[in-house]
Amino acid sequence: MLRSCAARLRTLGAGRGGARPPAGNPGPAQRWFSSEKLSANDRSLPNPSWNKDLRLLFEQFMKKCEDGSWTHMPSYSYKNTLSTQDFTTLIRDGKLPNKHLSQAQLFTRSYEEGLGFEYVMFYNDAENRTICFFQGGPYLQGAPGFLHGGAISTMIDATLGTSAMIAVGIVMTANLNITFKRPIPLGSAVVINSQVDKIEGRKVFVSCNVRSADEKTVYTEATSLFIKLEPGKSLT
Ligand SMILES: CCCCCCCCCC(=O)SCCNC(=O)CCNC(=O)[C@H](O)C(C)(C)COP(=O)(O)OP(=O)(O)OC[C@H]1O[C@@H](n2cnc3c(N)ncnc32)[C@H](O)[C@@H]1OP(=O)(O)O
Repeated sequence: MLRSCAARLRTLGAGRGGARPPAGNPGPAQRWFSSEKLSANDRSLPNPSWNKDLRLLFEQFMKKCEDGSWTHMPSYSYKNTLSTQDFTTLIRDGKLPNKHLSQAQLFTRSYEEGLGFEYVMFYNDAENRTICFFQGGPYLQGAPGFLHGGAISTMIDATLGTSAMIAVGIVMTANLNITFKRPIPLGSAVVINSQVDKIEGRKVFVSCNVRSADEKTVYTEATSLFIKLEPGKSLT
């Protein structure tokens, strides 16, 4: 099942408003999500720290991958992987701190198993939706017993950014507006349901809500604007 979902990633096209890359010329989203040789290091697969809800949600959506409606997204810490090269090649910025890039890891994958961000994302091509199942570990505490708002914001940014990136290619967050409605208990599994609302030129408008695993409690809501990066334009 895992293999069939990974194979589908290679055929993943752009979403609403975006063009599918020509055959044999994978777009940035495909390259970020489909590196077969790294699959042994895939951090989006269940590990012993995952609670029952997170496992159940993962299994439910892996089943949905079987008919092609949903796609499982592998996820890596991507130290020295193609995605970093893609980004630096795209922006051609001589001022980037290259010595730090050699040690760089994706923030949300930089904690040891179970201590920080445990999550998995799935993408629905037809509906332009990305769903993230997230369990925040003990190092992400804010108020005692609850997740830090910055940790919630990070996962929202990552989920919305993934939605935007699948739609148009490499993007950066221009703004992120978050309403915290209820605190999220540390260690609980939550569902971040995001969608691309509108694409205007390089601007991608996305939104999401964060709910409990049983979907009964709405913890957080957010809207965001992502900007597709212009090839060759310096960021600094
Ligand atoms: C597999 C892993 C997936 C992981 C996903 C990770 C997601 C995480 C993403 C991030 O956290 S990125 C880090 C936080 N963001 C930044 O550091 C971005 C800092 N800002 C910038 O670098 C630039 O402002 C930016 C690249 C966003 C835009 O600069 P540009 O020079 O390319 O845009 P430009 O100024 O040409 O504006 C293009 C359009 O966007 C509009 N725009 C730009 N920034 C805006 C803004 N902040 N609010 C509203 N509109 C904005 C701008 O008005 C204009 O509209 P029009 O085309 O209609 O004229």
